[in-house]
Amino acid sequence: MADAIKIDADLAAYLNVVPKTYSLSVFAALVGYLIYKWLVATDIPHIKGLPEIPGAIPVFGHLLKLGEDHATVCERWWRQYGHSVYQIKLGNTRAVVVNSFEDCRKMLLGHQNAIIDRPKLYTFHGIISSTQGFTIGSSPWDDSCKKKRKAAGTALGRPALRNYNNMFDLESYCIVRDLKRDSKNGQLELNVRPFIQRYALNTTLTLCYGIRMDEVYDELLREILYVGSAISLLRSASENLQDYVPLLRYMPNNEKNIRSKELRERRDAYLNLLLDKVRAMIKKGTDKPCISAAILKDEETKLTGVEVSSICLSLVSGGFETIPGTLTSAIGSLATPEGQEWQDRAYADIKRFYPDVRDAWTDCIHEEKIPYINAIIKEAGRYYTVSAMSLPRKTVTEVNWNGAIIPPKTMILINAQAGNHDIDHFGPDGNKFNPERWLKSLNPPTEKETTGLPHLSFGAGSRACSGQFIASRLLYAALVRILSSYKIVASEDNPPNTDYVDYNQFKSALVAIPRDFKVKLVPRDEAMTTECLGAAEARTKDHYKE
Ligand code: HEM
Repeated sequence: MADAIKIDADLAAYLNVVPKTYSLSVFAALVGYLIYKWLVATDIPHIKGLPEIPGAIPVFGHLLKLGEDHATVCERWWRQYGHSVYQIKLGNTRAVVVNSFEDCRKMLLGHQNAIIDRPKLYTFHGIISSTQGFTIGSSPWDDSCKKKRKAAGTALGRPALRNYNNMFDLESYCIVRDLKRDSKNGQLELNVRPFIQRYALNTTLTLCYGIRMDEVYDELLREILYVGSAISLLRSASENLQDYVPLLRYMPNNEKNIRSKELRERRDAYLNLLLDKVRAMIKKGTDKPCISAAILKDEETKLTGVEVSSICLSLVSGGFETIPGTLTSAIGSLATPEGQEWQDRAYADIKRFYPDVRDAWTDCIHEEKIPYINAIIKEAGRYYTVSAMSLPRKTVTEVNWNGAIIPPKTMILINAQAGNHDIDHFGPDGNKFNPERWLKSLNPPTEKETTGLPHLSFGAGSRACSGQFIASRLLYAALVRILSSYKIVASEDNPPNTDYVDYNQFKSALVAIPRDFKVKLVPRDEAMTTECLGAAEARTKDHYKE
């Protein structure tokens, strides 16, 4: 009997405990599941019908697998998994990556209204841009962005270029003048990039502020270039995990935030200094026609002060790394042993159009008619895709991608580097630098008619690069003047790296920065170069003097 009572008591105790333990484990499992769901959640849920790259991990998604060089890893995933368009997770952000040339074209042009927006990122938009507004290339699509894009389009469009002939003349003259001086007319090898950086930066500073700097190593010029490049590093996904993993923002002594604030202050300091210089010039009556003087003098612009800062910031930052990256790397390829033949043909083509080189010097600032030079420019743009992942886009409405519905507010990443080297589009030598792919005949050089989009380096459609015409003109004028003065030969000790991925020393930056290399400049016709320089000096000596 006593035994029966004990058994009943045990059973009762057991029945009492089991539900408690059971409900605790169910509760723990539920909490665990919810935490897991939270750690793997993304702003946009999985897009049905669009392949997702395997191997995403909680919190980081694919970020760690992407490493530093997103364009190259995404290109490899395209070939490895056989899908040119797929979805990935950048921490808590779902993104659609587009790789092949045809798919990039279809996304950029076929869905241009749907992908007109740009995403906002915590570090760049929240911290760095909090004082001067967003650049156009990082502004979400709204009325203010529309106005800024229109104003930049007017300042940089084809018809406006003729207003800048003096500037093209002066700045491209300064490149050859200083290359000649610093190389001791070809006796010393040198790095051409600093000369081209000054070229690009002076151009946009002149447009925005009517200000230029004559010295290649001017302190303010170097400060603008340094800060701009450092900010470009902070815009890329691989450098800024905190943009996609919000928990990282709350780390004590957050170095990214400290660095971003420091750079923001340095940038504010030089932008204010530039505006103060314009104010002082207006007071003295020595200001030059430029975007900021127009607004400071309260001319009819329909733009606010913040919008003007944003336009100036966009123009200054739009050109100072893209042009040097493209032109320096093109010079690197032309300087190689294989490039000597391309240079000879380019020189012959300059002479075909301008038997007198003095005419080439005066005409190259207002027309681009030498086919071989145009071919080099197109190839440099394609092969050295300086903005490898372009600038990110965001959908404003649904995109129906072969039946898969990409919802509004989804990040779209155009892998311009992958598309620009797509062998299905550019042929089996798509991963080689070859200017002649753009020519239909070599004798004499005749350009192929490219209807539509030649390459992806300027983007395309609703948010395509506003500076592409001025960029081509700058590349053209500099190449005609340099190639007509010198034969460029790569240094044996410091040769250029001409691999389309490895030429870039900072793969995580938004815009490539080529590795340093040196070249030797062999004068072609010393007397003629001296004459062209003298004539250019006489024409330009009064331009943009304070
Ligand atoms: C070789 C030189 C250049 C390259 C490779 C380049 C490349 C690009 C790319 C890839 C975009 C994004 C396009 C898209 O989303 O479809 C862009 C946008 C932009 N670029 Fe350029 N760019 C160059 C030169 C310039 C110059 C010289 C300026 C100005 C002086 C400039 C101003 C802009 C602006 C304002 C935008 C933003 C357009 C928008 O978001 O609406 N670019 N550029």
